[in-house]
Amino acid sequence: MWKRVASFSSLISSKRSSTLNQSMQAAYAFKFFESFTTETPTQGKDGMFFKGKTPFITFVLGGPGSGKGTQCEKIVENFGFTHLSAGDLLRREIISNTEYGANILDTIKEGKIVPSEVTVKLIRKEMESSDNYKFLIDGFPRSEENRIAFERFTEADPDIVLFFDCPEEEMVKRVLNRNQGRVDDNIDTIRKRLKIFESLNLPVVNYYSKRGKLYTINAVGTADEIFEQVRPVFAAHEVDEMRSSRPFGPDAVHFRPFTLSPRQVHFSRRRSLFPPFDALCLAAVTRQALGRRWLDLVLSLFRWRISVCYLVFTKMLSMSKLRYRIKPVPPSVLFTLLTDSGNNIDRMSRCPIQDNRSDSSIFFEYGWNNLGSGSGPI
Ligand SMILES: Nc1ncnc2c1ncn2[C@@H]1O[C@H](COP(=O)(O)OP(=O)(O)O)[C@@H](O)[C@H]1O
Ligand SMILES: Nc1ccn([C@@H]2O[C@H](COP(=O)(O)OP(=O)(O)O)[C@@H](O)[C@H]2O)c(=O)n1
Repeated sequence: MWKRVASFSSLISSKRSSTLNQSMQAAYAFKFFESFTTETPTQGKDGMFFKGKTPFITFVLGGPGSGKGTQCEKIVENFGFTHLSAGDLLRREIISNTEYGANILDTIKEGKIVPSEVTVKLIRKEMESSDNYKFLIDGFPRSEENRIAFERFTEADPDIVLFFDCPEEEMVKRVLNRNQGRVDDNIDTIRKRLKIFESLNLPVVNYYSKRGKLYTINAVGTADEIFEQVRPVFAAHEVDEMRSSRPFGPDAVHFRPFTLSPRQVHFSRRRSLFPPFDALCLAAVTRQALGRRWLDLVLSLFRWRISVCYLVFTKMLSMSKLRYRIKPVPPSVLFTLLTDSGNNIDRMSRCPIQDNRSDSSIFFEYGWNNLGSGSGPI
């Protein structure tokens, strides 16, 4: 995570840009605006832009001083996101003395928006070099132009859009008290930034609202109180993600590809083959319980899903008054259960919200450790 550090300030507020002569300024300006427009957008394909990862993207919107950065820190701590602040990335360009640094500095001083291609390129670079797949993109998109450029250059869409709604006077007060020595945290620039925010933010908010992705947070209160509004948004998505990566269950085929890792997508694709086999699977398990040894072979062919059915049915039958002769679970079945779906079962046993569907309650009841130690449901 890029920190908003006061050490930026001396460099940011330096007069470096004023030392550039007029012609150099013009050349820089030309390069600054032209270089990106001629670039061919990189395709956002798996294995290229995201190295095969499916990103989970959150845009964090809100006026200057609405508390975006403060809440992002809490989201990172609690939900393991990587925080990319557009403003911080731009300020880093200034202190790194890159060829566009001076132009970025001038734009920020004026409270204006840096050309989208510059910001998107910086964000994309950070995403590409990250090992994480969950990103909080803070202070972006600030305009429709920002939004469109992101779509064009990354071919990615946000999963969640948070909007911190804060009254203007509260924002002014907070920015003036921020005390990080930023060149734009003065009353004149704040007023300009607020004007620009008011005129450009609404279309972006409306766009995501129409698509059902917008979560508006009342940004008045203590940071902890505000986070209590933010937490459920991510908690709900986390559970959703766990459910969508479940290795079985009635809604197993309704997976959401953008929340799944390639391994999970692989599971999901395989999963879609399973419903037609369910009846066969259950019949096979029942007959196995009745003593048809040849069905052991069928069981081992269908791997973990049939293994789970086997475990459930043998447990049910052993508890029933019919007293069928129950065979022990074949080693091949236990092996596939332990190795193939281990990760998913482990994730479910850590799920904070109890799921009332029967398949996962089996694992809440017996737990992965019990299965692993051989003292589970059998
Ligand atoms: N809920 C809050 N109440 C009071 N001050 C806050 C609150 N949240 C953040 N701040 C303070 O307001 C200033 C701006 O917050 P920050 O997170 O940097 O906003 P943004 O990233 O939206 O510009 C910081 O000094 C921060 O400590
Ligand atoms: N998407 C963005 C984000 C920030 N910026 C610039 O960076 C400045 C600081 O943005 P920031 O997000 O760090 O600051 P706050 O608005 O959160 O206080 C903005 O006023 C813009 O000049 C931009 O041009 N485009």
